[in-house]
Amino acid sequence: MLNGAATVTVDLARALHRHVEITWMGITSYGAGQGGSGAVRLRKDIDVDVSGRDVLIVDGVIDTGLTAAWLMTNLRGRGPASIEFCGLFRKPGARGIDIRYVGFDVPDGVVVGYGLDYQGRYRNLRCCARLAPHVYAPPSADLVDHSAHDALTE
Ligand SMILES: O=P(O)(O)OC[C@H]1O[C@H](OP(=O)(O)OP(=O)(O)O)[C@H](O)[C@@H]1O
Ligand code: HPA
Repeated sequence: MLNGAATVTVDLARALHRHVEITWMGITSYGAGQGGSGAVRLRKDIDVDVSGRDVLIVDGVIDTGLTAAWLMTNLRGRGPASIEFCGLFRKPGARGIDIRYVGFDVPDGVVVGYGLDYQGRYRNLRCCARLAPHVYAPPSADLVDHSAHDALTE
């Protein structure tokens, strides 16, 4: 999976002591959990025929589970010998979905680094981190304590 899974896919492949073939799929999900439409768009298809093959789909984070469910249905329809899903991180909204391999269950929020981005940034961090909530959910103007800010600017 592109792009968030690139780093974990390569590291996982290097840790497997068997022949593997890597191919990439580009998906954009408009997860219903983030106020989106719940639609998935295929941006780039794989260039391998997976019929009769053992397929492991790797993704960096499973958030609403929309992408994982769509991919499993789509690729299962191509007649693989077996198909499983591996997610480095899984958020609470996707716990009900049957995923074979989950690295870490994480709370809601935004995880960045090790391939995962926030608005295109942080993918190149060597570690993973939780983004501070004020970066993606700025407090409403009503709740801002201006006294501290005023103190700093005086
Ligand atoms: O479980 P879901 O709600 O469907 O969300 C998970 C998907 O969202 C992210 O991809 P994104 O669309 O941000 O693209 P990216 O891989 O290029 O970062 C992530 O890498 C998953 O593929
Ligand atoms: N980090 C990066 N991309 C994502 C996330 C996340 O926590 N959730 C859905 N896409």
